[in-house]
Amino acid sequence: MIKVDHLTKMVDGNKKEALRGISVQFEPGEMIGVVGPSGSGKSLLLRCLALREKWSAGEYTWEDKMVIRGGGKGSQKYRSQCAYLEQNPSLYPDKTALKNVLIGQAGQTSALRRVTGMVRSDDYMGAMDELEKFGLLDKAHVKAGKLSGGERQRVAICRALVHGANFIAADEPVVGLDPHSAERVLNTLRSLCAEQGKTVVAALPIELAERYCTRIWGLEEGKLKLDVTGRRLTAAEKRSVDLV
Ligand SMILES: Nc1ncnc2c1ncn2[C@@H]1O[C@H](COP(=O)(O)OP(=O)(O)OP(=O)(O)O)[C@@H](O)[C@H]1O
Repeated sequence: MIKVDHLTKMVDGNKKEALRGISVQFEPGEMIGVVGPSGSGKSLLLRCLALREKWSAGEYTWEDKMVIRGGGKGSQKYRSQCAYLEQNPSLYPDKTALKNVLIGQAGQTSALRRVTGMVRSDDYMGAMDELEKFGLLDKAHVKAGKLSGGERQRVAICRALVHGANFIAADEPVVGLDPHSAERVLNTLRSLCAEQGKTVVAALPIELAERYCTRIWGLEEGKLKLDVTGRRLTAAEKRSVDLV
């Protein structure tokens, strides 16, 4: 079980409480959609859960391990198990999809490895296996700058998995994608949860959260106002997070 206890995040030089005492529990294997109006705190919540942002206060526990106690950012040991997927994944455009998967995300890989591209042969096999699973084998040697938005997003997911992520926070991962590519990315994320027991928390438009997620969280002004199983939300539920 993953437990979030009174997560608080202050911004603007500690003047504004952007996340206000969020407490919630979830299990590996869940795919959680986060909905809420612009500015409600979705990105900050995802970044805090993926240990990319310092918590101002709160406790974070994975199974019985205390990851954050009384605020902070958590250690690198835990951070490396979390991936944060952005709207536009930051891939190296001049390197191939395979190289991007292998060398990892900027800030998570050593400079030597990034510059030299040095990899072990078992890393290579692992990366090719992941690319194949996500229908990207024929793109392995194509430069990332030449891939479509959906392909880039799936390369970023492969990269996260190859580097050991069990928890994936995805910030509007299908924005700007055509419906077919969006469906492919969301099905990929869903199968990671259902088949491999990974945990995904994704900021999504309400109709996609209803369709793909096993659970939906609704945020309003930094508070968790809604926590229901994945299904069509009622008008009252949508109103509770200011989405009608
Ligand atoms: N680094 C920061 N400095 C100051 N204020 C911030 C910072 N990051 C976020 N905020 C504020 O915190 C609130 C929540 O921001 P956040 O980006 O999490 O919202 P969001 O729900 O993801 O919005 P959107 O749907 O528009 O992306 C907003 O009022 C935002 O202005």
